[in-house]
Amino acid sequence: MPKFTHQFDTNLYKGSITLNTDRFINNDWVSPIDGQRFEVINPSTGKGITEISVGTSKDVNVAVSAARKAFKTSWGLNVTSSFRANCLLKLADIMSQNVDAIAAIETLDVGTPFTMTRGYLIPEAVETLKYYAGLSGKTHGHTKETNPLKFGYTRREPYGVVAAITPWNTPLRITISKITPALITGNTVVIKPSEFTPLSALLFASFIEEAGIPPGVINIVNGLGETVGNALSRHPDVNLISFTGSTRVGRLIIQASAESNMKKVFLELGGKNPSVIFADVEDDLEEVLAWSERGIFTLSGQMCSAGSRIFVQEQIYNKFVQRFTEIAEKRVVGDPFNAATVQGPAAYKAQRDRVMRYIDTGIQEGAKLVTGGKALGKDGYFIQPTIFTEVAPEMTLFRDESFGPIASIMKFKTEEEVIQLANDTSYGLVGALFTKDLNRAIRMSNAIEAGTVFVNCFNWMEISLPWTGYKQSGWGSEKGEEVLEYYMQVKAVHINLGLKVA
Ligand SMILES: NC(=O)C1=CN([C@@H]2O[C@H](COP(=O)(O)OP(=O)(O)OC[C@H]3O[C@@H](n4cnc5c(N)ncnc54)[C@H](OP(=O)(O)O)[C@@H]3O)[C@@H](O)[C@H]2O)C=CC1
Ligand SMILES: CCCCCC/C=C/C(=O)O
Repeated sequence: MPKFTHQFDTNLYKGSITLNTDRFINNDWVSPIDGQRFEVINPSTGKGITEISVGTSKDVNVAVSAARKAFKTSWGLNVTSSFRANCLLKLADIMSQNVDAIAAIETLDVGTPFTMTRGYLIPEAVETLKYYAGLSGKTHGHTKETNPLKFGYTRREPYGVVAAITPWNTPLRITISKITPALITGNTVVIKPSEFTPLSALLFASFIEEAGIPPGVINIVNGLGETVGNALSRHPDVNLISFTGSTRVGRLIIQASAESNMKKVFLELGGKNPSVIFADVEDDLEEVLAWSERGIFTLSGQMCSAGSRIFVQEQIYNKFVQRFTEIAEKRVVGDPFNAATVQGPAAYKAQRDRVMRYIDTGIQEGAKLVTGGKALGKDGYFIQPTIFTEVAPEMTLFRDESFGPIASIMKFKTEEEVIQLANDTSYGLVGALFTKDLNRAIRMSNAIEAGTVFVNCFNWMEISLPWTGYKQSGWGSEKGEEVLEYYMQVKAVHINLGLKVA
């Protein structure tokens, strides 16, 4: 059984972590049928960390059939809602006891500063488990007013097997936010982590049996999107796909569903998110700058919710650009296990190269590079926090999601003008606005075409509020109690109060 041990000896975390690197099916570690493996790279050094098993469609078949069997026997509606809740609470407890180790393995694999994985991302995953455990058994159908000879009611039932296909930016946090509502409503799951960041899911898998979760309820098949992801999307016995990733792959999944069993598809996709800053916040500009920094530079800009288009009203524009530049230049970029680091590397080499191409294209298309713009470090995939001004709507920087630490700052005069600019995008994930005028805050919140609007804050996440995309940012929702209904189908029951033919 292939295992790998990593010895951490950093200022922030010391310890030894051992992971099993195979597929996790039926609460067991099993080698892939075709026996292939691939290398996982540390983005801070460019060096290999370990090799993990790569699945194929044959492994997907085994995992889906394990999940189906569990759905029909040891999970689904065969157990009580309190049993499911207790399993998730126990899992949350075990994760809480191991939060340092999980954070360390994710930092090693993704490059996210340990202060962030340990301080926020993994604790949020734990809180998500507890939040949905608390909602177990609280979904319900309704009795319905019908004609006097009939009794009608609705009932909510799980779909069956849910496949969770996840990206690399906050791997375990997103995995947990997908599987937890699925599990609590009675579905079983097959997870396909990103090929670039598979390690935290493998550590997570090692807690599942101890939490008392029956075999087959949670299964993990690592591998490539075009093989494992595609096989899940086309599988006749997968009932629902919950996907987070690019709009390009989102389209492929919709197509695969249409060409197979028309499984339900929920998509959390990209964003080209506007942040609108009105001049009336001038007295509190430092707070607004701090929120704006969080909006775009957190996680090296590798966020679907990144505030990459910043619109500043003309009266305070010069001051904002000057101070934001100073802030960007002071950011400590480097070793994610250093306590002072606020920005690690891009998560993998091709992503670093992609962001660098966006910077080059910005310069070629005539935007003004104010600061940053360079790759840093000899071996790791670090990028300077980068600011452009003079970015016009026809430019690539205005349109494309770079998923990197690139802010475009633009000037505007009026509310009408900025609403048009903010909504001039095919995406609709997030918008932020800063103003002290309550009426304007409400008008703007209504006008911004996005599933989430942050007012006088940015990327201040909340498990209890739904996370959903307008336009090409997605279908369906994550977080909040609203999401439970996405993982359950409604059945209408008509009971004849007698046998009389109507
Ligand atoms: N809305 C939201 O909440 C969030 C959205 N995102 C979005 O995710 C994107 C970045 O993540 P990234 O991982 O690059 O996105 P991708 O779309 O490239 O990949 C996401 C997942 O899909 C898999 N995949 C790739 N091809 C296929 C396929 N043909 N069929 C099925 N699955 C496939 C990938 O596998 P593999 O990588 O192993 O090949 C990966 O597991 C950004 O656009 C970002 O906006 C990210 C975080 C949050
Ligand atoms: C300081 C909290 C920032 C949370 C970042 C998580 C967001 C991820 C995403 O939007 O993809």
